[in-house]
Amino acid sequence: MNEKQLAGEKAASYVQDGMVVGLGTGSTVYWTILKIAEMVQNGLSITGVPTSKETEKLALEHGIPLIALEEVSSIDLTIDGADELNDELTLIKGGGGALLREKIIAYHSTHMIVVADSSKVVSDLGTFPLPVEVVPFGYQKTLDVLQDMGCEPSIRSKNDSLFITDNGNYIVDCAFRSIPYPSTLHERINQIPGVVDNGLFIGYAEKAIIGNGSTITFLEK
Ligand SMILES: O=C(CO)[C@H](O)[C@H](O)COP(=O)(O)O
Repeated sequence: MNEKQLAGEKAASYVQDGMVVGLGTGSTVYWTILKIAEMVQNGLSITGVPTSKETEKLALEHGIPLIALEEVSSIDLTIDGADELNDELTLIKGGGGALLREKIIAYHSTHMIVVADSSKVVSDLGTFPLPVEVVPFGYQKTLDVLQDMGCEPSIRSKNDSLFITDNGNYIVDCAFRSIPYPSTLHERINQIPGVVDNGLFIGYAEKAIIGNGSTITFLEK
């Protein structure tokens, strides 16, 4: 079993009967979703809130009942992946382009668990370019301001076209190389008109389940 599968499947053991569960996006939480689907087939009663169209499709294909965020008072537990995380459980997310819905769902969740392989754990954030979701209008200007903040920005593309998020926006990947002050950077980026949100997740996750070789390690706040 690889590290992603180990971490992803372990996280499913935190899901309990009757919960509303935020279902993250990506190749690690994929394993969580498959495991939850198996548990549902064996009688577990949960409702999922998907963080992306991709996850919605996966969950429905595997028989997990879903509900819209608007229809729940809160989410008991969200399980999601990360592109980088440090020992304070500050995360960089958005490698899959789902950062906005992921953050909205994390915000409305009582608990959040992160699942990742060992390569995602870093002492200094920022080697992974920070994804920033921007509205299409005037995006080149928004990109210029991001560059002035000290990063090398590049507009994300897919199959020779600009990548479009589930919300109809673009993603600018900002190579900062190092992010020593995540809270300050988070605030500064989100103040730029045209920016919808960025992939820094600060203060959401309380536990990380990391696949490490053939074992699992935990990071907790
Ligand atoms: O933030 C994300 C999607 O927007 C993913 O959770 C993140 O990219 C990690 O993905 P993976 O588990 O495939 O490495």
